[in-house]
Amino acid sequence: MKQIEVVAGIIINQDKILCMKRGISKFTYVSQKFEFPGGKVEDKETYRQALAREIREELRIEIEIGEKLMVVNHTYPDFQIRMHCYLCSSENRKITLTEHIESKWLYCQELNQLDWAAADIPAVKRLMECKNAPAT
Ligand SMILES: Nc1nc2c([nH]c(=O)n2[C@@H]2O[C@H](COP(=O)(O)OP(=O)(O)OP(=O)(O)O)[C@@H](O)[C@H]2O)c(=O)[nH]1
Repeated sequence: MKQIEVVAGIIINQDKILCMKRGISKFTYVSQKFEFPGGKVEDKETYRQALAREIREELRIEIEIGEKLMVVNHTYPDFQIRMHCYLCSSENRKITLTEHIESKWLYCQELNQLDWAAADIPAVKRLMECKNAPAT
């Protein structure tokens, strides 16, 4: 089965995390699901270079890439992904949607309100363990 290396950015601005909704895809199990921005690593790129490039392409912003949160291995019906998830920060929330159909900034405790791609569930669960509760 095809194996792909993916990088994903968990972009945080003032305690809120950027969540992106994918458009319609030929693979129904990822079609219109929420995900973290990012994409496939290209030849001769480091994971961090790939992430900075994907974020520039998808959101038209520069981010600060921090520590790696986790690596998720997931098998979909047609391919396997190894997804390297990085905690990132952005100075503002002024993103431009170039590929996705929707974006949301949510507090970590709110992340389970969305319909996530299956590969993202372990990262979402880890993020939901955060301590800083939002001011409600
Ligand atoms: N970027 C991203 N992709 C994810 C996540 N979760 C997840 O299952 N994926 C899957 O990993 C794959 C990443 O491919 P992509 O389509 O985003 O990457 P890309 O922009 O380089 O693709 P392309 O240039 O082939 O269109 C997709 O099949 C996507 O559904 C996630 O949180 N972020």
